[in-house]
Amino acid sequence: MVDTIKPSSIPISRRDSFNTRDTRTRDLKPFHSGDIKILLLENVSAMAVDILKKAGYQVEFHTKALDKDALIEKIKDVHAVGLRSKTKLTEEVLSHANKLLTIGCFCIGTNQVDLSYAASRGICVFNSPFSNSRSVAELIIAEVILLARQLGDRSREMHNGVWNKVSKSCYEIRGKTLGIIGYGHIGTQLGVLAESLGMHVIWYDILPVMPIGMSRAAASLEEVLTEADFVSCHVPETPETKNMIGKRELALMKSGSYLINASRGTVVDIDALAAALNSGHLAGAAVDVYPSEPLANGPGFESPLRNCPNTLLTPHIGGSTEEAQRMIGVEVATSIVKYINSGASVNAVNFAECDLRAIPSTDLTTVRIVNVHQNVPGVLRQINNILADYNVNKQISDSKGDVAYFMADVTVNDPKEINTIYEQVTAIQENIITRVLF
Ligand SMILES: NC(=O)C1=CN([C@@H]2O[C@H](COP(=O)(O)OP(=O)(O)OC[C@H]3O[C@@H](n4cnc5c(N)ncnc54)[C@H](O)[C@@H]3O)[C@@H](O)[C@H]2O)C=CC1
Ligand SMILES: O=C(O)C(=O)COP(=O)(O)O
Repeated sequence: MVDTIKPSSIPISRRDSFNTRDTRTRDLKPFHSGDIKILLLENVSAMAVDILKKAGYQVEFHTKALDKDALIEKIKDVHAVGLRSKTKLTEEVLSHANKLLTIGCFCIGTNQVDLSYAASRGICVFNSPFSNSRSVAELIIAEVILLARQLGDRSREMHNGVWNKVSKSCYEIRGKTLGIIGYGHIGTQLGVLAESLGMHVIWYDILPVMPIGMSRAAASLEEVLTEADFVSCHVPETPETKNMIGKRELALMKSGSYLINASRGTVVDIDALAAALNSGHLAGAAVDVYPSEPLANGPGFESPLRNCPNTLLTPHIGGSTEEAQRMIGVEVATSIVKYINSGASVNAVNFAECDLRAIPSTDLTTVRIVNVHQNVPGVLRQINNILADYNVNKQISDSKGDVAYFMADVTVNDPKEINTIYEQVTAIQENIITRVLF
């Protein structure tokens, strides 16, 4: 049995005043908001900081990612962590999280977090599934044109004082074929934008997805690679996508074609790409993500791609626009507040999604039991045996993999009963985390 939430770590202090509380100030929390500590890393939006501070929480804000040791030290004492793509929340780091309830990935990708280990510890992870999709799609369109016109090289030459007016191997993008690998939120947006500029679009995805506009699904990755003038990768980081574009795949691409990767650095074999560029087989590439990325801004970036011909290198800025960061900040911070305050796991990536209607502020006798447990037979029977003597107004339960999530609104007659319920549910062998919210 793992129990990371003890009454001492989240004080259930309001229970003593249960009968005397003023209905106008009723709060769905068994803790003082001011006791909740949030660690925000990687310069997440000020909108997020605002929402979390307005919720009354203590917010510690950092502009950079932390290295493993610093992270281990900080994570011991916080109830929520907010991060972007660089902070690695591995099993080792998370094993030091004594109070952690939730993790907010203020981005799309969640590969930087060990999602199943987090779930096994009762830590609910949220992300923002599409708030920066448009920003990435616009960047890719810009890169398609920049590559076709060799603008990166021309600009660099001019900055170095070299006038080099050429039209050889510079093209319009109208009528060219864009091949999209991973036709999800970003891939579909990109396809629409590319067609509006007169491109043909083909794509490959492991899921059967509806083609948008005039785009066409390819039967295989190889079909995209051999037919497209521009290939752009938009898959998540998974074991299957690791090095999915390597020496063989690059050789299959048309001579004089271009590769773009703004997905994850592990998707493309960087050495093989550098070789394809330097040999002239590829006419150019744009790369936004790398197998290893610096934790903070500054000099010292190294890559085999540096100084390859017609190669645009950007520091993982696909989703870095004011619009995207604001939307992400609001979405993820709101999910964190809802989860901490009311148990709602809607939009969670590693938990079953559950919610219950709000308890009216005039209702002083209903409390909410929120429980994460191992998904094995017999646990719901044990919980409902404990609740059998109470009026259960509403309950919901769902599971994802090895972990199940349960919420119930229960009427109690005496504040002392809250403690009894908490202790009995916590004592169930398969309990991971139990909270009583009121
Ligand atoms: N450079 C940047 O700043 C950003 C990078 N990203 C990256 O882009 C990725 C894609 O983002 P979205 O389009 O929002 O994700 P999404 O989940 O909407 O789409 C991904 C698509 O890839 C497909 N897919 C998965 N494995 C595949 C495989 N082996 N072969 C072919 N298709 C496969 C999925 O079925 C899905 O349709 C994210 O996972 C993230 O890593 C996302 C936002 C910003
Ligand atoms: O949303 C994503 O997955 C991204 O890659 C963007 O990452 P970032 O928030 O810029 O670190």
